[in-house]
Amino acid sequence: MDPMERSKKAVAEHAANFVKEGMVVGLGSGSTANWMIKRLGERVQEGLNIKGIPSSFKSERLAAECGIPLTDFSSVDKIDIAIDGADEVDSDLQLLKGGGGSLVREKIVDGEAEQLIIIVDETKIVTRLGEFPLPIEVTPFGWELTAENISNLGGKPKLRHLDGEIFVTNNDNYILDCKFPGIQKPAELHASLKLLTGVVETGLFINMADQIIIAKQDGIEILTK
Ligand SMILES: O=C(CO)[C@H](O)[C@H](O)COP(=O)(O)O
Repeated sequence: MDPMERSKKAVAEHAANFVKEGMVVGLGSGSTANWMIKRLGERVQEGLNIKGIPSSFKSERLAAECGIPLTDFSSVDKIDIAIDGADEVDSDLQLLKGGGGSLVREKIVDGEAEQLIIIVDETKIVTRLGEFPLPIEVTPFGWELTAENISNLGGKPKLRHLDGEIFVTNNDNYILDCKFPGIQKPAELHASLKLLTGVVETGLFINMADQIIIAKQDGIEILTK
């Protein structure tokens, strides 16, 4: 296993220890969250009783393969803990997410959790968000107009493609990956973007994370709100 994967696995397994008997667990998405789902699957096989709410079709499939019992918002009204990855984290614990295209479901699940733990490797820690193009989920209808409106706010939107086709989210929407020249005020940018009619959600997760678990070369560092 390469060192990066080993780091992701280490933080994911550390975070999985925060899950306790009887909890409803928000299952994040992405390669780091996948390690956490696998570890929880092992703990379930060892007798841990939990229920998971996945934040993407991929996480749902993996969790089912790992034997984690799943539930949804028609059966539960609170999530005890959510564990998720991120594309960037700043020193105020603000997050940029959506590299995998699951930002809407992630925001719903992560936002409902009493405790949100983010697991990343140290390359994701930044002084200012925005080096990674900000994913924004938009309605397919009129996406060109929405892109123009995002440009007027200073972004450079690019319609996401995968394997030569337009990328379609789990909610049948499109993603615009938007390069902003350094996001100075994430909360304000998020609020401005949300006022655009075609914007479904942005990848800025403001004041949501309670704890960041960072994989470093020499061990694990934890940032707490
Ligand atoms: O926001 C996400 C998906 O929408 C992921 O959490 C984010 O892209 C991090 O993924 P990885 O752990 O593979 O780097």
